[in-house]
Amino acid sequence: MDKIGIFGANGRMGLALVEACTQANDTDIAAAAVRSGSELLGASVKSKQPCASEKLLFTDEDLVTHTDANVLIDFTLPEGMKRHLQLAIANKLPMVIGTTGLTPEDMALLKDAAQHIPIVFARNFSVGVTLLLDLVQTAAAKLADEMDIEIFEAHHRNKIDAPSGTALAIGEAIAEAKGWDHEQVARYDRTAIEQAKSQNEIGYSVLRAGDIVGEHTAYFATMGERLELTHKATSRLTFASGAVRAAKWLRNKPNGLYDMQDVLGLK
Ligand SMILES: NC(=O)C1=CN([C@@H]2O[C@H](COP(=O)(O)OP(=O)(O)OC[C@H]3O[C@@H](n4cnc5c(N)ncnc54)[C@H](OP(=O)(O)O)[C@@H]3O)[C@@H](O)[C@H]2O)C=CC1
Ligand SMILES: O=C(O)C1=N[C@H](C(=O)O)C[C@H](O)C1
Repeated sequence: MDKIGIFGANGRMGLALVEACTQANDTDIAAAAVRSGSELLGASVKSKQPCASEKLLFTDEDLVTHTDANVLIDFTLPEGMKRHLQLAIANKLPMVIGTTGLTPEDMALLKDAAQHIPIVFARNFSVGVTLLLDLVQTAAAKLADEMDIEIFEAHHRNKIDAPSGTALAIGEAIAEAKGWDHEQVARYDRTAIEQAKSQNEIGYSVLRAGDIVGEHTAYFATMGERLELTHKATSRLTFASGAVRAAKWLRNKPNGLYDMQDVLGLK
């Protein structure tokens, strides 16, 4: 039986994870964890997520490893994720991580942590985006070099990192297929330069509005035609169900850093 400890359980994704765990077979929520000192400590999760069991209460995140959790899931912010990762390592618990906005230094920490515990890290846990990462690599490798490449993403007004983790994952996948260094070719801001788009450039654009769950398009364009590969998520339950699937897959795996392509057997 999977006994899942959810960090950031009161967040948008935390509450979606409670719903996904409740719907899944052979899955218990060992802890719905919130920050130490949160005013929600001891409150019923049902007050925030109607499908939760009456008995499930918000727990102090520092006590997660005192529960019978056998796998942890983190969708919080980078600072929280790094703290939670230390708890996972100290207690030798596998961890699924969906937090975005990580720096290269945070990524180095993750790689190091994966020598001690098994980790699935994905910037998007949907099946569609996992496949999209493959499709953009095929397009990038097969289309002529003169194709302009741009990535657009749209999210809800409360998202704080930009471009989204998924947009960056798409750009990195394209750069890898082209044999480019992503940081050399990424163009995040055009306001300061007055020049036409150059080749070997991946441009990013971002929209924040209302309650958009998550939309991503990779454009491959040349004179007279344009290919657009788009994914639209319409429910956070999509990401949450993917993360629960990853948690089930991860238990009993050797230490290492895995992604959603590993979970879905697409490698
Ligand atoms: N990989 C994927 O498929 C997806 C990834 N995401 C990513 O998941 C993350 C969370 O998104 P979302 O749920 O919308 O955000 P929310 O702001 O709704 O929730 C964030 C949660 O993290 C907690 N948190 C923040 N900072 C800390 C900290 N330092 N220590 C402990 N807990 C902390 C918050 O607690 P408090 O309320 O007390 O501040 C809250 O519970 C983002 O990085 C987002 O990009 C989102 C969707 C899909
Ligand atoms: O913050 C979100 O909401 C999302 N974040 C992830 C990202 O940064 O790519 C995934 C998804 O698009 C929703």
